[in-house]
Amino acid sequence: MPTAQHVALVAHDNMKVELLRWAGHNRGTLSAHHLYATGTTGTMLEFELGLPVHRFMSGPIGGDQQIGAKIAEGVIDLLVFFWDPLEAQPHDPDVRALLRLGVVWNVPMACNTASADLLISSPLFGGEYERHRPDYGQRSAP
Ligand SMILES: O=C(CO)COP(=O)(O)O
Repeated sequence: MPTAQHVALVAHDNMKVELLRWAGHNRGTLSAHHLYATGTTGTMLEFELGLPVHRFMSGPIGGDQQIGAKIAEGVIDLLVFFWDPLEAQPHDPDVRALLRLGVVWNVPMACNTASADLLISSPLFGGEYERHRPDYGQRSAP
């Protein structure tokens, strides 16, 4: 039985249908995990999946930053972030900051359905895999 993971789900408006479809397909797997999302994405996911979702603020007013903070605290195990490659976002600095923190903390990230499919179906997801937390040495001194 895989250990329950903390999964953050985020999608820009033009990508929400794609995320909802993906999440619906993977509802059985997702139901075994703790779900987090930015405001609007989370509301739609709760409705679509009928599963509890810990909702943060809407992305443009701070939700991306709140998820980034959870990544920095070591809470998030997987980030599924369907960002919009065809439309600029008013909060682009926040989007970049979230993606950046995902890399900084070596969090598995999926930004499209193919990657999300592979990550969520991996036997390593919630299994024996011990995710390496980067040690930035002096650069990570508080
Ligand atoms: O803007 C977002 C991610 O950058 C998502 O925010 P919402 O889920 O509130 O639409």
